Amino acid sequence: MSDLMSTSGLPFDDIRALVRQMPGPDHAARHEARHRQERLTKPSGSLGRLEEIAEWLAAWQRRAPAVTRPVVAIFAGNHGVAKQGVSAFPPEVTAQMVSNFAAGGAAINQICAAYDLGLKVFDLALDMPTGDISEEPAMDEKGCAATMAFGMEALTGEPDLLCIGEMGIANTTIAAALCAGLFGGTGTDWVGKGTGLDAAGLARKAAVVDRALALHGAHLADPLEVLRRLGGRELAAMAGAVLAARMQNVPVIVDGFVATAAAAVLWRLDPAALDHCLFGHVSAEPGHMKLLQAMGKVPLLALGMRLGEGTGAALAAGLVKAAVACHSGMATFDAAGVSDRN
Ligand SMILES: Cc1cc2ncn([C@H]3O[C@H](COP(=O)(O)O)[C@@H](O)[C@H]3O)c2cc1C
Ligand SMILES: O=C(O)c1cccnc1
Repeated sequence: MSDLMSTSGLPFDDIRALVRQMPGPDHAARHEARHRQERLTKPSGSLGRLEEIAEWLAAWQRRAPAVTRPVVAIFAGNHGVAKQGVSAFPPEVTAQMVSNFAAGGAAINQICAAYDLGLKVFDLALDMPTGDISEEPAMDEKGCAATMAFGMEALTGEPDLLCIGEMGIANTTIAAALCAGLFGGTGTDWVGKGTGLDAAGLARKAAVVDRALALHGAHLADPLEVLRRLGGRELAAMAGAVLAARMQNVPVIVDGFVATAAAAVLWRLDPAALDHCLFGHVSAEPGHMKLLQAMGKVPLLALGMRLGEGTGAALAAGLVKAAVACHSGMATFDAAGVSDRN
C-alpha cells in the first residue's frame, strides 16, 4: 500500500493529496441494490437499518454487496503521557495484550471466532512510546505520516470489510486531547474513566489534557498537525487505514471512542471522508457520543461496552454479515411465488 505514497514534498502533502482524490460512492450499484431490496419477500423497509447497510455496502464496494473476507485490524501503540498517571493500568499491558491477542485469549479473539472474522494485529514500536503530549508533540511530521502509511497495510490481503480497533494504555487521554484539538472544548468535556479511573484520576486526566491544549493550542488549525501533536501511533495508523480503505473501495466499521477520534482527523479534513464508514457502537466513554454527534454519525449498537480492541466494530460486522445474507440470499416475490402487496 505504501505505493500510494510518493516521496516528494512534505510528508503530509501525500496524505492531503489522497484526501483530494477520494472516490465517491457508486450510485448505480446503490440503485441496483435498492431495486433488488424492493423485490425481496418482505414488506418494503421492514428490515430497517439492515436494508440501508446493504445499500451502503453496494455503494462503497461498487457491486452487489458481499462480505467474504472481513478483517478486524488492531493497531497497538504506547504513549509518553501514560507516565502522568492517566490510566488505571500500567503501560506494560499494551504489549502483554498484544501477546494475548496472538494467543487467542482476548475478547476480540472470541468475537472474531463467533462471527468468522479475520484478525490482524499491528504493533507500532511499543518499546518507544510517543512524546508526552503535555510536554511535547507526540510525533514529528515524518513519523506521523510514515505511521499513517504503515496503517494502510491493513488493506493487504484484500479484505472486503475492514473493522478498525486499537490497543494502547492511556489512549483514551490521547483521544480526548485529539477531540478537544479538533472540535474545541476542554479536558472535562472529553475525558472519561477509560480503564476505570477514580474521581481523582479523572480530574488528573482532564488537567493533563488541558496542559496539552495550552501547550499546542496555537498550532491546531490543521487536523494533521493536531494528530501529530496530540495523537499517537495507533491513532495515526487507524486514520491511514480508513483512508486507504476508501481508496480501495473497502467499507469500514469504526470501533469506539479512540478509533472514532482517529477517524475524526479525516472528517476534519473533509466531512465526506468517512462516508464509507459505519460506526459499530457507541462506547460508554462519554466523549464518544459527543464526538459521533459532532460528525452527524449514528452508531449501530449501544451495549454499554468500553473496551476497545475493535470489539464494538466486530460485533457490528456480525450485523453487516446478516444484512448481506438477507440481501443476497432472500427470494424475490416472483421467484418464491409470494403475492406482493395489493
Ligand atoms: C487488560 C486490558 C485490555 C484492554 N483492551 C483494550 N483496552 C483499552 O484500554 C486502553 C485505554 O484505556 P486507558 O486510556 O484508561 O488506558 C486501551 O488499551 C484500550 O484499547 C484494554 C485495557 C486493559 C487494561
Ligand atoms: O471506546 C473506546 O474506544 C475505549 C473505551 C475505554 C477504553 N478503551 C477504549
